Amino acid sequence: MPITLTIKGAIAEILFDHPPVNAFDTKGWESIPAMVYEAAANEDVKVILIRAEGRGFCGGVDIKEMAAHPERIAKLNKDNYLTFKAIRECAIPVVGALHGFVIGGGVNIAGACDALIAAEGAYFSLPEIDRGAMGGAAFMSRMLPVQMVRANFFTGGRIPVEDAYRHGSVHKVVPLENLKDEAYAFCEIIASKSRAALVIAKQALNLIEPTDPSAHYRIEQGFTLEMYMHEDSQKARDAFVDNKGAAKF
Ligand SMILES: C/C=C/C(=O)SCCNC(=O)CCNC(=O)[C@H](O)C(C)(C)COP(=O)(O)OP(=O)(O)OC[C@H]1O[C@@H](n2cnc3c(N)ncnc32)[C@H](O)[C@@H]1OP(=O)(O)O
Repeated sequence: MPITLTIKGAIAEILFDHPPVNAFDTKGWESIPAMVYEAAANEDVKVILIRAEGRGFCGGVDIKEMAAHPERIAKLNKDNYLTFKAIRECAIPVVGALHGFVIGGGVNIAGACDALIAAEGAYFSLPEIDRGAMGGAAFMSRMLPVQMVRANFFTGGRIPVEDAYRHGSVHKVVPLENLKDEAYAFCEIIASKSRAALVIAKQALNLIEPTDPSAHYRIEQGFTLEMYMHEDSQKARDAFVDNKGAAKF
């Protein structure tokens, strides 16, 4: 199973294990919100850990599916929106353990989390500019300052987690081989608290945020649809599938 939920006492683990790069198709994205809600509804669970096996945390959406089925964009958009919203609005804290690449939808998952532990060498990237899409700035902006987000958005480059750590959004950067243990150790601290206190704290923390990144992301998705209507969008996806890299227009 590419995406699984396992309850381990007070910690629920959502694991991405979908080779080669944890890029999820529409069915994959559709499955995530229900897992978040199921974990949060379990009164024994106090914290959710999202982590991954393989080369990287998440390669974003399955571009090959969207190249073959661009008409699925509205459904994909909706399930992406519901995924990030479910994580951010989850009744209990959600921790992300990041390694390797954290791309596109992976950035949004990380940005929706309450706390992040990362492996050395991991990086964030929003390559939408080269993929005929938009979106991701709302949740990346929850982690990083505006010019850093825009530089990444316009270039499709990489932001090392070490830079994010310096900006305070990544709690700890650890050697890759220690990532799982460190993430669980961090979750154990949260799991030692009163569940009622965690639930009340999460509500308070969400309500005092100056903006709602889920609503802003939904606005971004209107621009994804606008981009999808442009001929450059399909050209970009076809170029990726043909292994020609980023399309140049
Ligand atoms: C709302 C959300 C929006 C988004 O998520 S937009 C962003 C979409 N994602 C991307 O643009 C990521 C594109 N992929 C990459 O940049 C790289 O790949 C990685 C950094 C993820 C991994 O690099 P490496 O380890 O060198 O692997 P490799 O040889 O590039 O790829 C291995 C196989 O995986 C396929 N693949 C990679 N990414 C995707 C994807 N996102 N959707 C579908 N397939 C993908 C490739 O084509 C290839 O396949 P084959 O072995 O058959 O040649």
